[in-house]
Amino acid sequence: MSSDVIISFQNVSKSYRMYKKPNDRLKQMLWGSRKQYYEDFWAIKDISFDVKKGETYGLIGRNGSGKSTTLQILAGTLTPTTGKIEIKGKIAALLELGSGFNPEFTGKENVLLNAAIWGLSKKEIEERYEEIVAFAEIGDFIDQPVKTYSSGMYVRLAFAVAVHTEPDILIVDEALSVGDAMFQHKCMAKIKKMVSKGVTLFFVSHSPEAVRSLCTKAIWLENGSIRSVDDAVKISNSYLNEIYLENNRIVSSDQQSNEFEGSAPSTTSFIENTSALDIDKMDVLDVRSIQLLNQYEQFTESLEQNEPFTIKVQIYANADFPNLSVGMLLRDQYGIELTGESTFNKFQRSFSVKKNSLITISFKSIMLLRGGESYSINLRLNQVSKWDRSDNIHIYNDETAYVFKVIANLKDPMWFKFKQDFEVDIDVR
Ligand SMILES: Nc1ncnc2c1ncn2[C@@H]1O[C@H](COP(=O)(O)OP(=O)(O)OP(=O)(O)O)[C@@H](O)[C@H]1O
Repeated sequence: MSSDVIISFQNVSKSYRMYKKPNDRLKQMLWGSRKQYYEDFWAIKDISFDVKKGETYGLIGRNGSGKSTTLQILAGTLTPTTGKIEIKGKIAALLELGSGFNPEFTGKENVLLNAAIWGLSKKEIEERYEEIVAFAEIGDFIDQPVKTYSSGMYVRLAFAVAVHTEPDILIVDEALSVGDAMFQHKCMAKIKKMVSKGVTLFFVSHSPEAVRSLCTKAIWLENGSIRSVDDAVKISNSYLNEIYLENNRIVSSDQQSNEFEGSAPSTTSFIENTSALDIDKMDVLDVRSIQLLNQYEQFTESLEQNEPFTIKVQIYANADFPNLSVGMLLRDQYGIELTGESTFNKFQRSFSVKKNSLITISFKSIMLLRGGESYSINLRLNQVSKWDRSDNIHIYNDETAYVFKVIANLKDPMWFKFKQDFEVDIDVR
């Protein structure tokens, strides 16, 4: 394989023996040399693709299309029937629950054991243990046997270990959906950070939105074969389109083309990315709280669709601070940046604060996002004065400063991510 290819699948297939009757299995054992009592079922057939270092691939497809099989073969937990796989680098796989941890051991024992299996030295394990435990946030359960864990606690710890082993390739499947909303948001942010540092990602999901958010390329599996490999936005749009068409949710016949092109979610938001935070300035500004208020100005963790709300941020200045901008981004549970606002963006200028002042910023709007899902608020503080943001300095970034739910309104279901009010005219002549 060429030097920049890190994962190579060459004509990989996996078959299982399917017996029509239970005792055919026994017959096969006894008289199999004379007659075949099973049929081959191909879970995946002739799968070939190459992934280059640093690429992010999503695997998408219906139930039973072969996603888990492909992933397990990639992770080395399943051997293919035919074909060849080549992998360069260290893999960390977060696959289905139940794999990896010994249920009788405590969380701590499992962390130490797993980290050693992942190839970390004793010193590295000692250095990272606290970080892993802090990321997992399972409290005193770390000293309890893993068999006493809820599935959410289990996946928290498994994810924390996997991402702290510094893999070259990270394989993640839907196991993450077991975690609660707060943890999912945290995981998505962590995965994005790893990807930005050059980790190769292989991500499986039923959700095209999640794939689009995390991956640049995608493989669409259908009945065990590759239907197409392309840009993640294209594939997820085609896939979504097909599902919508099947579910008869698209009314207009002229929308029934096989592909409807969409534009990639913007990766450059008005609040520039936060690669370099200025640590010293973070001491000056103390973010005291971020709260979500409902239409009655009460604190809340859930909003109704179409409900007026306020995001209230309080910051204390320990010293004079010039040219401040406070911004927030709303992300969905897959990490897609949906919308946002900043004081600099709104007023086209920053503001300065005096020592010992308490700054309260309120972002007020109406909740137009789809119910039944959770969202997170990413809070960012910047120091900036020039209109073109050329002197912009990032001083604070909390990826998941607040997580909240929007309650679905069954009387007013939404097919789309957010509701836009349209004036509609009908003219019949
Ligand atoms: N151990 C097995 N024995 C027999 N058939 C299997 C086995 N494992 C998987 N299969 C079959 O192989 C096909 C592909 O399964 P796979 O789990 O890879 O699909 P998937 O795309 O991950 O599905 P899902 O989205 O439901 O998780 C399915 O038809 C499944 O029934």
